Amino acid sequence: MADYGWDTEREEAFAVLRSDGLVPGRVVRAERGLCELVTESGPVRAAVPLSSDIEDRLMPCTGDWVALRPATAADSAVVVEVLQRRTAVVRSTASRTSHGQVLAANVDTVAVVVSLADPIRLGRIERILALAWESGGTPVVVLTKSDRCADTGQAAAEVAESALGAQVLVTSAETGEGMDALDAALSGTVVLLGPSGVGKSTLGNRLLGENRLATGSVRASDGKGRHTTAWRELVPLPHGGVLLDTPGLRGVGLHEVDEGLDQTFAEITALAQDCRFADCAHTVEPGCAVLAAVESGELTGRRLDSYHRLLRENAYAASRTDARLRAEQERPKKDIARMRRAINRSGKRNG
Ligand SMILES: Nc1nc2c(ncn2[C@@H]2O[C@H](COP(=O)(O)OP(=O)(O)OP(=O)(O)O)[C@@H](O)[C@H]2O)c(=O)[nH]1
Ligand SMILES: [Zn+2]
Repeated sequence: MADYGWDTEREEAFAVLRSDGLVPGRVVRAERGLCELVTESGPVRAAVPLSSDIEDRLMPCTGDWVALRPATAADSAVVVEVLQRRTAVVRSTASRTSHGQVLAANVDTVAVVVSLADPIRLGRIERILALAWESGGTPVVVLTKSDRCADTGQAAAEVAESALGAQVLVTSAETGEGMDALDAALSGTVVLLGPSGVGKSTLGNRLLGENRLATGSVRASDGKGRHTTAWRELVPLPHGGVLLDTPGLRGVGLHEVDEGLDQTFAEITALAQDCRFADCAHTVEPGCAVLAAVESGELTGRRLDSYHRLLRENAYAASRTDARLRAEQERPKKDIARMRRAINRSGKRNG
């Protein structure tokens, strides 16, 4: 359990539940109504009672610690409670509801995986970094496939400017470059985020020292398409810690990442302190320190544009959440109004 991150703080918080006969477990895989867990007494499959009034984000997900009622002769094991998450990687879902979807819970290191074999898209890196910072874990940018890039130094420098405060590592699973540095940079529960095909599973296998995760090159031979990682899974690493393999993030939507954006664009946040207006939007305002920094070349226009774009995206996601909350709050009022109208109408008809 210590390998999986169970510590004295968690044990102390669990004391009451333990005295109720519950045991802790960590979710390795979660499906609807069912979880695979690791516990003190080995792997366990447990039922998760489904309830329509529980928000998705409160359902157990990979990486969660839960309180478990152990199996008896008559009943199978049941997840009773999801323990409070220390960190969580949350994205907005494309579904009708605007609840966030928890991709990974209790992560310590969030590796943002970027392929050097493709043209670098800084805006995309900044978007995933906002999500990574917001999670509460420590972001690390891992550049993969350095064997496929002519000037890795230049590429790494370009990325570093978009990844303030995060370590940027250059790696290749092909040549082994950067693998020791990677081992050192990743600690605790590690999650690899990045679009499909950037080399997450290949990296994971290098870290695990075995070919446990299905990679594109393996799957290419069986012709099952390029979206190779089918589910989220938690695997212990040989040097301590655990790895959480996630399906490729094709459309990663931002979900309430205000703080994550502040950290991703830390230099803009700092400059904004000197804007004349406290609510300066850094677009046309007089006395704007951010615009002045662009003017003087201290800040790139690209960086500010990216910041504005991600802010808008985040605000749009928030407005969807607000709209849903308003709709839920107003429903009783609307029902009452409808009832009154119905009563009035029937009153008129009868009168
Ligand atoms: N040249 C080179 N190819 C690599 C490297 N790492 C991974 N690849 C190849 O890139 C392809 C995709 O790698 P995967 O590890 O499957 O990528 P993934 O990010 O896990 O993809 P999903 O599971 O779809 O999310 C495979 O064909 C790998 O063999 C590398 O360092 N150098
Ligand atoms: Zn400003």
